[in-house]
Amino acid sequence: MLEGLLKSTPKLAVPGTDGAGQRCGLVAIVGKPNVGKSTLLNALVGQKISITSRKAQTTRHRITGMRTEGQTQFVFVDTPGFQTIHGNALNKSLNKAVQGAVSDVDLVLFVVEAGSFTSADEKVLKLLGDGIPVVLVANKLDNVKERAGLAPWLQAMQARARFTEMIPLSAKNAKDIERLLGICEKFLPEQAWWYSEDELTDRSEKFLASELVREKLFRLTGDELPYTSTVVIDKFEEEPPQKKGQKRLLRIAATIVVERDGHKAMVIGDKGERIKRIGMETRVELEKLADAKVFLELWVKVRSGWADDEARVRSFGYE
Ligand SMILES: Nc1nc2c(ncn2[C@@H]2O[C@H](COP(=O)(O)OP(=O)(O)OP(=O)(O)O)[C@@H](O)[C@H]2O)c(=O)[nH]1
Repeated sequence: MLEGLLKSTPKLAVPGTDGAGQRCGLVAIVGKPNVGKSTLLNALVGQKISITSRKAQTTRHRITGMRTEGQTQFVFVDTPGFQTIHGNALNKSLNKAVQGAVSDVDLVLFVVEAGSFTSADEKVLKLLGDGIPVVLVANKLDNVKERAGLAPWLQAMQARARFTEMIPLSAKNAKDIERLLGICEKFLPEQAWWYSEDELTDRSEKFLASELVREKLFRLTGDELPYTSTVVIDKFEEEPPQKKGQKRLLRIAATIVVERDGHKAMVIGDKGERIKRIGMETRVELEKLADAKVFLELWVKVRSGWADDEARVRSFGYE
């Protein structure tokens, strides 16, 4: 299931660069809910929007953001499954997929709240295999009143797992983020960048919107829906903020294209419940990622056999 959510576009070196002196690699950010992963990711990426173009898909990961700093390109990836670690849905096969996803990155940032380690943290830690460097990021340092108590806690953490480094910080502190980037850099292999420096474009928000709908679609329909179902963005308009302090508005209309009437009913759900939830979850996540207000209209259409029709596939942007 998870594999189907992810594209298998090979990584390509940026044309015209021989990559001399460059570093590039994948960094996964994992941790139980609410420890500050998104805050950390946004700070690390340093951009409001944290996804790139279609090319930015690897076989096992969804790229959530990247940062090119000096000679180094950090590619931050989402590890499917970690987000749902507290959900009941975390079954064995999902567990395996998660482990697979983490096993081929260059570095894992394991985020916890400084001074705390609960059974939920433990569960995430257990999913991390051996062989990949894991940096313990002890976040929300600003919340720790008794700094002296942190040393024994760090010692206890080191005894728990062999962390390559342990970094107490606050994701909200720009200097801490610089320091963390400097530490991550050492773990990325010397190789040519996969993406150009200016890869992030407006188009990527549109792409992100379709990927999010797609992700929610498959997550909420389970194994019932064939992968040939796809999402087409019919409208993507951006309006600037009306007043100071307000966010810009993204007006999006998207169509979920399925192959059969039965699939359409499946996507719509009982009294439209499922499609409502797909739309709601997409909107909430997109608002967070794009730092914008989002209006999202979702439609479902039956387009029988489209997967076999090359021209049509092209018109959906799957060239
Ligand atoms: N005080 C403090 N709060 C932080 C820090 N980093 C994140 N937070 C807050 O912690 C809360 C959770 O942050 P998120 O970034 O949404 O956490 P997450 O791990 O992505 O959460 P999930 O999406 O549930 O997995 C938010 O209210 C953040 O503002 C920090 O360094 N210091």
